[in-house]
Parts: sequence; structure tokens; C-alpha cells
Amino acid sequence: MVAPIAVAIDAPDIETAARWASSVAPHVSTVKVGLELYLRYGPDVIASMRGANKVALFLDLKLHDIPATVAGAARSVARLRPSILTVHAAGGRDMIRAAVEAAPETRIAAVTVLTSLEDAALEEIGLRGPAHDAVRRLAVLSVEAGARALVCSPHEVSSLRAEVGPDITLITPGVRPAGADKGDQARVATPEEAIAAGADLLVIGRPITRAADPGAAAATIAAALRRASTASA
Ligand SMILES: O=C(O)c1cc(=O)[nH]c(=O)n1[C@@H]1O[C@H](COP(=O)(O)O)[C@@H](O)[C@H]1O
Repeated sequence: MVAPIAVAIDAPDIETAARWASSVAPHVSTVKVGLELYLRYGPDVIASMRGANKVALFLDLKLHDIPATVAGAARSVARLRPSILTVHAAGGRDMIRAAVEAAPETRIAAVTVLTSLEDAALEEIGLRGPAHDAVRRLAVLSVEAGARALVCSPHEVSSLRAEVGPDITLITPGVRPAGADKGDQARVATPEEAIAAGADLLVIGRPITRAADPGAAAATIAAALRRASTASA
């Protein structure tokens, strides 16, 4: 059984991306293409990720603009049939709704507060914190605007679940196996903690892609999640 993990394929070139995708694909449900690859290669990178891999495609463009522009952008990429497309919740209610209406076949995921930000950073940019409250505010607004998925850190998952119910997909980056380098992530937890908190899909990049063998790293995390779910059953 594949694990509910979206591997962030943040690779510098399409050859590396294709190699990482095919090595992790047997172990995970999803691969995520973000700005680094999409801005360089556009739709070609999506085709290359799909290739022979039977994985869902998560397109992480974090759209954030006026509603008409976001609607146009969402319409442009909807024809690529990504299973998930991200927008920034901070773009506001009308912008989120515009994306949802423009891409009805795609699950629009609203990014609440980036997992790289902690409370001091929120204060600096003038977003009323603490992070936990800002995430809740943005999540409620996003769901009211029609978003069916939310991106938050593992720290906010259990309270968001209580707030938005079982039908909204909760996606958490900021995931680090015990002992792994946090890098630029601020609000982090282990894969087991994120799933126990109620996350539906874990976004994991560098702990897998920067390992000597990305396929083995993905398999190890997937096995740890299976063990944790058997132990809690
Ligand atoms: O939307 C995202 O996927 C996202 C939102 C967020 O708040 N934090 C965050 O790290 N991400 C993405 O998740 C991935 C995390 O990668 P690693 O830090 O390497 O595991 C990157 O591709 C980020 O762009």
C-alpha cells in the first residue's frame, strides 16, 4: 500500500525530476511539482512526471493575484488535470472562489500560513498571529469560499480538523523524520506525528530527494507510517 505522501520534486532540471519521481512512485501516492520546475519547463514537466508513474499529480503554484487573473491561471493549468492546485489563502475570499470555479475538476488547496514562518515573522509582515489563530482564520475563510483542501503545518492539523470537519483534505508540509535537518522550515513535526494529528497528505521534499537513495528514503518513511498505523489500530 502506498503512503499518503506527496514528494516535493523540487529539482533543478527535468532529468533529475524524472529520476526522483520514478524512484519514489512505488511508495507514495503523489508527486508535487512546484515553481522551480514549472517555471522552467511548464506542461512538459507534468507529462514527464506522469510518464509510467501511477501517482497523483499535485501542482503547487501558490497562485496569489486579483480574482480574474487567478481564474485565468487556474483555467490555464486545469487542462493538465492536476489532482491538487495551490492558491494562497491570503489572496482572499473572491480570489479563492475564482480559482474553485475556474478549475472544477481540480481540488483547490488554500495555503494558510507558510510552514517556514513563525510568530515573529507574522508580526513583521503585519499578519495578526499567533500562527495558530492566523491559520484558523484563513482556513475558515477558504472553506467558505469553496476550497476543498487546506495546507497548514502539522501543529495546526488537529484543531483545523475539528473546525472544518472530515471532508476537507488537510495537507501538511513541514514534515521531518526524527533527527532530519529542519532547513528553512519553522513549524515541523515527524511524519508519524502529522498523521496521528489527522493529516491526510504529508508533503515531504528534501528528507527524501536529498537522500543518497530517494526511493529507499521514501520506502523507509512509508514503512514507519504503516507501523504507526498498525500500532494505533
Ligand atoms: O504549498 C506547499 O506545498 C508548501 C506550503 C508551506 O506552507 N510550506 C511548504 O514547505 N510547502 C512546500 O512543501 C515543500 C517542502 O519541502 P521540504 O522542506 O524539502 O520537505 C516545498 O516544495 C514547499 O514549497
